[in-house]
Amino acid sequence: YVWPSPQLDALEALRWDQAGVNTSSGTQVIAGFVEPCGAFLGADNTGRANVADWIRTAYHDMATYNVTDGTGGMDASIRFAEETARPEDVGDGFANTLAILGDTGNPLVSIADMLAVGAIMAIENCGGPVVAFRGGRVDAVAPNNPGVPEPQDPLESHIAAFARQNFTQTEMIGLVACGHTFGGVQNAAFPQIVPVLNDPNNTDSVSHFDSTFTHFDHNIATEYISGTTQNPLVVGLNDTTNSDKRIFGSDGNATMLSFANSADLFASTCASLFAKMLNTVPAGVQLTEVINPLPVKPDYLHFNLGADGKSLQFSTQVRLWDLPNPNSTHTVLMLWDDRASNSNSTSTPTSTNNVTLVPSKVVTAAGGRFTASWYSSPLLTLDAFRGITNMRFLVDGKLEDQDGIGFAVADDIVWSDTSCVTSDFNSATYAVAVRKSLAPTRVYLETPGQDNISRPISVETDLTLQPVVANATYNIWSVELNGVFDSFTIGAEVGGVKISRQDPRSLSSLEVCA
Ligand code: HEM
Repeated sequence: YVWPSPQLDALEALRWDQAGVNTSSGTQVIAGFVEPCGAFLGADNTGRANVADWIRTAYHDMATYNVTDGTGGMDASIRFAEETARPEDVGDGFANTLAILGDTGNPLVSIADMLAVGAIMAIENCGGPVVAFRGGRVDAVAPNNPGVPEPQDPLESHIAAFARQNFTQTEMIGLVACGHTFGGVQNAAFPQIVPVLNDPNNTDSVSHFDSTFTHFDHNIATEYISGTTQNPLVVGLNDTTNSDKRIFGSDGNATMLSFANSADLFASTCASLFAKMLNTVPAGVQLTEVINPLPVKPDYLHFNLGADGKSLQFSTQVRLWDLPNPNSTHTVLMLWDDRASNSNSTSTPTSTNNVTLVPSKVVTAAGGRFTASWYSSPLLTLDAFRGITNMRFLVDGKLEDQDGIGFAVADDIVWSDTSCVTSDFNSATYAVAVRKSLAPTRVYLETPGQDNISRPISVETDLTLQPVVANATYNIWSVELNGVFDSFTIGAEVGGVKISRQDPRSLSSLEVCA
């Protein structure tokens, strides 16, 4: 996709900006919760792992899908108490998952998208394959019909349940094996399957599906085929609840044998099946394209209009994906156009304004498979009238301009230096500068919130237009807030359309008022 695009930028950051980065869109950085892979809500030796809860939660959210009428699927309906009270959704893993993934931090990102990215982070950071991610899931407004398979159900019922979810019998075997490479069965949820283990290294008494329950690997299949498995749904004392045994054996073990014989086949099959599971959404929901990392992504654009209204301070960072030799310093030049440069993106780069960016950090994603090298600009002082309209980058001499389009920069709604906080840090004036050419009907501060069914929304606080000198480039809108410690981004309504700018400010980031 072409940058900027508010929703895709936020989803891309959520998906790809991991360890060592705070996403600029405010979306949570999830990877830290599955690092190390045995992490579980800050407690040790429980026998449990966030990775297992997150993957099971995604499956249970999806498993209500009905291919015939298009209801159910990945829509975060698992957050409704009515669903988690059902016997098919026993256990505290769903509540644990939602405590971390239920707050998206950005109204453009649904809880269902967070559940999908959570499952992907768990898989990718803990030995599994890269799973293609599409965004755009829509959060359900009410619980879905029941439909998650249970261990005591007969094989025919499992085949029928997966068919309703749009998975064939072979896909059922695969998806159950792919899921059950993580985690296990807990005593508290299934006392009839797992006894109290009295093990100080497994205080929640979890009987694991394979010997590596915090990691993705094909041990679920090798141990099953070799007959050494301890999987409680295969070798459980009560055969009625041995659902993995019936499912794995339902094609004469052909699928499980192929997985045992090839770790690669298992990984590639799971990559497809997990993606299919996560992309199973209610009819009418249109998912985005697969969100791959942008090779060059500007981020953290930061603006301040000077108190005199004449100078515009600007800085930016740029993320360069998977550079060769990421740890050596690369030459990164930012070129930009303004309202006075008689240039467009096809003009020779040297004819425009330019500045050298400095390396700030190199981080990794997807369990160390990729690197992201961040470079930042100094704080530039621009002429407010000329502003900045478009950026391009020269990376080791190679022009990066999104195939000639450049990276469009909006300097029309920015923070004003007349924003300030009182010396007792109790009251702040938030002032926003809007180019006179824009003429919005409303300008407001945005802060993340939730509606009454916990969907992410943006809470808006209106600003008032202030008088400015006649020849000013920007109008100023402002509001004074007492005792409010939230972090705000800026929004405006122009011709009935809402636009938002990242670049958050909070009381603690403002200058003390003169
Ligand atoms: C017939 C289908 C299935 C049955 C009967 C079944 C049954 C179970 C049971 C009884 C548990 C124990 C839960 C607990 O003690 O909290 C469990 C755990 C788990 N299931 Fe399944 N499952 C099925 C399919 C799947 C699928 C398709 C996936 C994912 C792709 C999956 C992923 C998981 C994971 C990751 C856990 C571990 C949770 C933890 O350790 O906290 N399951 N499953």
